[in-house]
Amino acid sequence: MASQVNLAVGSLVWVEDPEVAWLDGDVLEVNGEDIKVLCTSGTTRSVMSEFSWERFCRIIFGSFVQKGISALVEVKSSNVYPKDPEFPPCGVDDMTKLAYLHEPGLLQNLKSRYDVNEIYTYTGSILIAVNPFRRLPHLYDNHMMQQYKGAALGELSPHPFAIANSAYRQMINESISQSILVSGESGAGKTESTKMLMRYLAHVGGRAGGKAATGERSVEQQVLESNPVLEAFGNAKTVRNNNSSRFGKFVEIQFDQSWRISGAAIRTYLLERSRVCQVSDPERNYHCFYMLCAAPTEDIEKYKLGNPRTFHYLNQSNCYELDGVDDSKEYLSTRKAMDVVGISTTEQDAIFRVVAAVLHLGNVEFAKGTEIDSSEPKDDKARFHLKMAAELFMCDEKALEDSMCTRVIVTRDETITKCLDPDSATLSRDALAKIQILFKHLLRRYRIVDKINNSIGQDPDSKNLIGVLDIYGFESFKTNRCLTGTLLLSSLVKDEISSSNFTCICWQHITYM
Ligand SMILES: Nc1ncnc2c1ncn2[C@@H]1O[C@H](COP(=O)(O)OP(=O)(O)OP(=O)(O)O)[C@@H](O)[C@H]1O
Repeated sequence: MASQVNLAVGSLVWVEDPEVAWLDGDVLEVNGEDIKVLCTSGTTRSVMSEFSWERFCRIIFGSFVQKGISALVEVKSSNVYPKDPEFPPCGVDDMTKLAYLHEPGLLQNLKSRYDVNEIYTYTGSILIAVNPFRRLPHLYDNHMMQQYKGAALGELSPHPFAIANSAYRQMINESISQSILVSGESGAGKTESTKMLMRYLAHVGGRAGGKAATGERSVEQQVLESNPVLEAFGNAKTVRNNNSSRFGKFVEIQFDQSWRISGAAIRTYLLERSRVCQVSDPERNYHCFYMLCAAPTEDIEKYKLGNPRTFHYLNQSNCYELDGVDDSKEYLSTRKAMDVVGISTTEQDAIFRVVAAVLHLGNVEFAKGTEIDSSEPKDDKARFHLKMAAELFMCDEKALEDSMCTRVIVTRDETITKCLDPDSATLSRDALAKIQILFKHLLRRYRIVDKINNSIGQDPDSKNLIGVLDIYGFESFKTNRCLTGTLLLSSLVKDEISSSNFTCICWQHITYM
């Protein structure tokens, strides 16, 4: 809701617009709650108007009204936000310097800065990054890292290096581990920002024992090298990002007593399970499925795979290929990356067997069985895929069929086996596929993440660490807005209180659900 302001003729205000989010304009008339605003551009409709916008335009502007020309709109005063007449053309580097902290004000600031190639802006100790969608190498070179070394937060332009530097300094000064949270919508640039943070920490923390000097790979390099393995099983194409991480990642950089990097670990969580069985245009399922379908012939024969268009879990979407990506090459490089992190060929085969089995499982369709409310594989095709899935899972075919077509209920006195109808059997099949592909099985049973961590090297004696949490990107703007809003607010309030001399304020911890 807009803040309550005293509006007078001539006041500068922001009005919400369905197409361009916010339009600025001058108040022309104030009539109690109703006001008229002359907006400088856009196609804003009168919020209060009963008659159509087209008619309204004809009345006010004759036939000349079109996008880009001033428009008069009628709105309730509670629906407009004040605009700062003294807002600097290039914006401000910290949102807390703005005269008004509301959505149009924040967006105007970000846009003004983006227009002059400033993609980073502070809000107190929070850094807001706007994805530039183009490489800006000058922002991230060694010279830049050197500049931020030792500089206090806010002394230089907003930058991820400043955040990493602040975490590093705070860890040293207070001997307390630190965390950096990276959050945003899918495609916002979280993974890129995480890489910048790690690069800086590797720069200032240089690995203990001078490994970098002896030509060994830095922690940052090793963490990045493990990416292809995690991405194969946990990344997919979404509407906004061709290589979207569909799981959360916590990268832990461990430090020794001289504050040099002594190890690192990756923890993964919250894989998006539903994608395994449900995918819609123009998205794709997890990369590993398409890679395996494009594997060399001997692997394709081994796993009885073929064209991805023939598998139900993949053909719900018409998107099979990614621009500039060759899945057959990706398959080979994933295998190579698995070698590098110490996953043996036998383990790799077992992992890809599960991936192939899940594809076959998805093609097992069910029809009504002979008993009431029972089900069975629909036809020979369904039986073939069931047989293949069982072979690849290395389990008994009948047991696999029963696990989908029946439900076992265990009571105190007896065990009851209940038949499931075709719809329920299909749901069981999908649940099984999700569990199999879920990291529980692939990443835990085959300990992919453990292997990666062993290969990077962990320091069990490390007392201090800096954790970088890359929170999973949601497509729901509302959800992210809520989460980000809560974080911004709590951080600002905390900053304010800690920088003041309030001694009488009692904090009560609230757990956010
Ligand atoms: N700082 C940056 N400089 C240049 N390009 C960037 C930057 N940040 C993001 N990009 C571009 O945007 C793309 C998407 O960014 P990224 O993969 O980091 O998003 P994400 O927030 O991790 O998305 P998801 O949650 O879907 O995994 C990158 O592949 C890159 O092309």
